[in-house]
Amino acid sequence: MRTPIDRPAWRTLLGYVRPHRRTVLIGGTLTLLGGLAAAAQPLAAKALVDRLGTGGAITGLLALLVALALAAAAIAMVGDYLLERAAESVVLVARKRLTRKLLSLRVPAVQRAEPGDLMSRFTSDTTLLREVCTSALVGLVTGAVTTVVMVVMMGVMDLALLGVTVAVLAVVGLFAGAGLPMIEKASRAAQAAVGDTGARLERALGAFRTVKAAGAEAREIAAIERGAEDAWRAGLRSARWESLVHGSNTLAIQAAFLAVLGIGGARVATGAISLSTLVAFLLFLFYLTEPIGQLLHAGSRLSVGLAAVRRLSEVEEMQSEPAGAAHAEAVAKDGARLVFEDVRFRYGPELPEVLRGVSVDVPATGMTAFVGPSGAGKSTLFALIERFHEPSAGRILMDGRDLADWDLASLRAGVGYVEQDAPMLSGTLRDNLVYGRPDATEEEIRDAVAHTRLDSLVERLPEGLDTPVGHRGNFLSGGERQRVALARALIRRPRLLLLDEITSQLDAANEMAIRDVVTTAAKTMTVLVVAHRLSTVTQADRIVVVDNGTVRASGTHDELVASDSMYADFAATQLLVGE
Ligand SMILES: Nc1ncnc2c1ncn2[C@@H]1O[C@H](COP(=O)(O)OP(=O)(O)OP(=O)(O)O)[C@@H](O)[C@H]1O
Repeated sequence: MRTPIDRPAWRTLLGYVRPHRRTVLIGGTLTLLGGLAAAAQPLAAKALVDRLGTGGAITGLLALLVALALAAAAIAMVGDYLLERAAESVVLVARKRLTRKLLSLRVPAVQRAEPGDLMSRFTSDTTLLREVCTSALVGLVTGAVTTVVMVVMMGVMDLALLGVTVAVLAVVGLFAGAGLPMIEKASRAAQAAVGDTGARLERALGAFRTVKAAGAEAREIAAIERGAEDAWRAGLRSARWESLVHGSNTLAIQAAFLAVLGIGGARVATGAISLSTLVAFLLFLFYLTEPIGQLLHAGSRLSVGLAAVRRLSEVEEMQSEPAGAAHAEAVAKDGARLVFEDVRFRYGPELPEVLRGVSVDVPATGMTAFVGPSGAGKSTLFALIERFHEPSAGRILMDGRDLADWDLASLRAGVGYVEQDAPMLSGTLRDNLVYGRPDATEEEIRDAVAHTRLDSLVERLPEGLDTPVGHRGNFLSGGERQRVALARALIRRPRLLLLDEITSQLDAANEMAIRDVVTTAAKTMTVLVVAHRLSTVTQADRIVVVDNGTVRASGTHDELVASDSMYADFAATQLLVGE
């Protein structure tokens, strides 16, 4: 069954095997030799029966038979190990590739995806590649070769009996032809359901307190269980087809056994063939179960694996950020100058414009604040500076150079971004502080901790800086998280500091302290601040009022209070006028 994605799926599949082709080749050859050695046993057995019939000595032949059996087992063992090893390596390659891909994805691509589903592709789908790339591919070749060799040998012995065998193969082929595409379909459905369940579980665990507070446990459990049951049902469908396909082999061979016994017995009676030929033929038939089983197993594993490869290919097709230099190029240390030139942006082709022609000139160093109603597009401006998204029209220039022309790593190396929700990573407080610059010195860490008034927190924590902060920093308070996020950005020593609502959860004393830190930072770097509380931005060198995706006005606090009604309203509501 070919679909348009077939070729890439196969190419991806072979791409995973390529680095281990030598091991697969050696392992496969040994398995094949093991199979052939096993296939030679009926011939030795025939010779043994013939020799018994003529009353000759059988010691040599017996020894040969034993040697063949031992050799077949030993070769198969080594071959098996090599294939297993290659299989593990294939999973490793797939996981490494996926990791690189996932971490290089563009922000919008990840925002559209469900993290839980992406994780299931990493954990579950890659595991399914284990057998596909190695034992299934090898099984396909060895099974086919062994089957052909055996069939030829059987044909040489007696064409009439071969007819029966070919009929058997035809029946098995029919079952396989019908069953394998169904196995693939069911397996895809099962994996998709596992992905959905993962996504649903991640959703519940990611907002665990909200789930509890909303009393939504039962609903979440039911939804996750429904997903798990979908996976189970699809798994059962796949299992039913697999057992049907595999069972057809045993069934057909058993039937053939009886038919060959009957027809062969008659032919022995008429003298058309010797008893030894019949014995050898029956043995061949008996041994044929294995390569055919191998073929069928390979077929079903390939079907399951291709389903997984397709899910991995879907990730491969997601949009990555442009690959840049491995390391950020050395950039200037002074504050960055930033110019927005008629910047327009929408989050999706079907979505309304969020920025509708923003032009702002931000000189190097100093503090520029963006204020405006919720949803006006302030955070979006920051996201564009980090190039998480690209403007749909217009340009943003840093130091006179279009951001699109900057190497991403170099661009971001100069930017310190404190996001609105101050995200933390699980790990210790120190891990979080040095996340943007792992080589920061103890002194730099101490300074940043002191400036952001985190020292009392560090003293309180049982293991100081080395205390774990929990998943997403949930052992810290909202205000502590904001200060850790600011300290993290400062330790990075950026040229451009983007602060998105970083004082929203701070008490008055902390807010004032942070305001001082930011004012000091603005002497050596360019600081852009988004704030709802005007108290944090009155000192700014310039304030830009953003409304509905456009710049409505700009100036100092006093200028704006006098000239812009919206800003004057903000100020009045926040009791700042005349302060
Ligand atoms: N990833 C996204 N996909 C689609 N729309 C988005 C996305 N992020 C933000 N928006 C929309 O873009 C608009 C601007 O959002 P933005 O976060 O820039 O506003 P803001 O001015 O920072 O608001 P606030 O002050 O509430 O933080 C909003 O209407 C928001 O709903």
